[in-house]
Amino acid sequence: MAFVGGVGAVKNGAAGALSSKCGVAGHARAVAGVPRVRSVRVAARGSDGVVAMAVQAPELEEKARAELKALYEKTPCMPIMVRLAWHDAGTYRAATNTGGANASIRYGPEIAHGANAGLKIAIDLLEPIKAKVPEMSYADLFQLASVVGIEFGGGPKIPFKMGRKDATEEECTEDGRLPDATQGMKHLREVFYGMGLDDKEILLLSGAHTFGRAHSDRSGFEDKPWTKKPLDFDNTYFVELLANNDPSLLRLVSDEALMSEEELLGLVKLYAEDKEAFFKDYSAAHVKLSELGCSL
Ligand code: HEM
Repeated sequence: MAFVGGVGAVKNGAAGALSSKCGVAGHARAVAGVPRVRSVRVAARGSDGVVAMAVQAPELEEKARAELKALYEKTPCMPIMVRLAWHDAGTYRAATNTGGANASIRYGPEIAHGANAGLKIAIDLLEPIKAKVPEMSYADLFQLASVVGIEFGGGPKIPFKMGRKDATEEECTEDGRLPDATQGMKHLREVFYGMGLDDKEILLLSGAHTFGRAHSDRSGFEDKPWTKKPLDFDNTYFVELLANNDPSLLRLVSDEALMSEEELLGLVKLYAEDKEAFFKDYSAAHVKLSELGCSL
């Protein structure tokens, strides 16, 4: 099989039977006509034994955001966080409503999938932050780490909602739901359509390869980035894809596939020319990806 290390092929019809639909963490109630207010209760017992404190979700989010920024200032690990969040969410299959952004990736059976090679590093980097915001689900933290990472790298400010529910270990998905980098549009469509995403979203989300690089000891691909500034989140992925003149940069078969059809090529050109258009459309696609399988 042409599969090189990390990213396996899709097994048709092998969707797991277990449901992992996300719900709202903490206390949230929707009353007709009244906006939904989310809060997460924290039992904070002082030395005098008094228990009385409620941490509102926005405060929790702010605290986690500050911790994530502090991490990125010390360790520029933003790209691997984006990959972690995507590999957690990208197991979603609409037909069975299984998988999705539920942090099942942190369990042994799922993190061991070939496609997830190296992502334990990202989870371990997030554990000290999780310990500081224990009321936040892992699923929210993984997705927040991604949006904060993109913003930290100069990318768009992506809207973020909290309330993802963590899966149990039994809800881990089977191997083979994530895309194979050695295949073209037919395969990418099978995988992304299964998540409920379309051609434009495949292309936009692939634009996240403006960030980071491949690691030969993880995916087996050459140790190369897609752009000259892999810690900057911008539209240069599309610029380099079109230019195709720098052998020090990476091009996977799945990246080249985005130029294999006229309509797709038109979008590559559009986003190469217009960073703001890319940021706007990327944000919407990213929100959709980050909420797969969740009712927020
Ligand atoms: C279209 C199908 C996709 C394929 C076949 C694919 C494949 C890959 C591969 C092989 C790597 C290298 C991993 C390594 O060696 O460390 C990688 C890295 C990465 N991918 Fe994708 N990917 C796809 C879509 C996406 C999407 C949808 C996102 C996010 C929205 C994404 C974000 C990233 C990031 C940020 C990295 C860099 C990670 C790092 O620097 O550690 N990818 N991808």
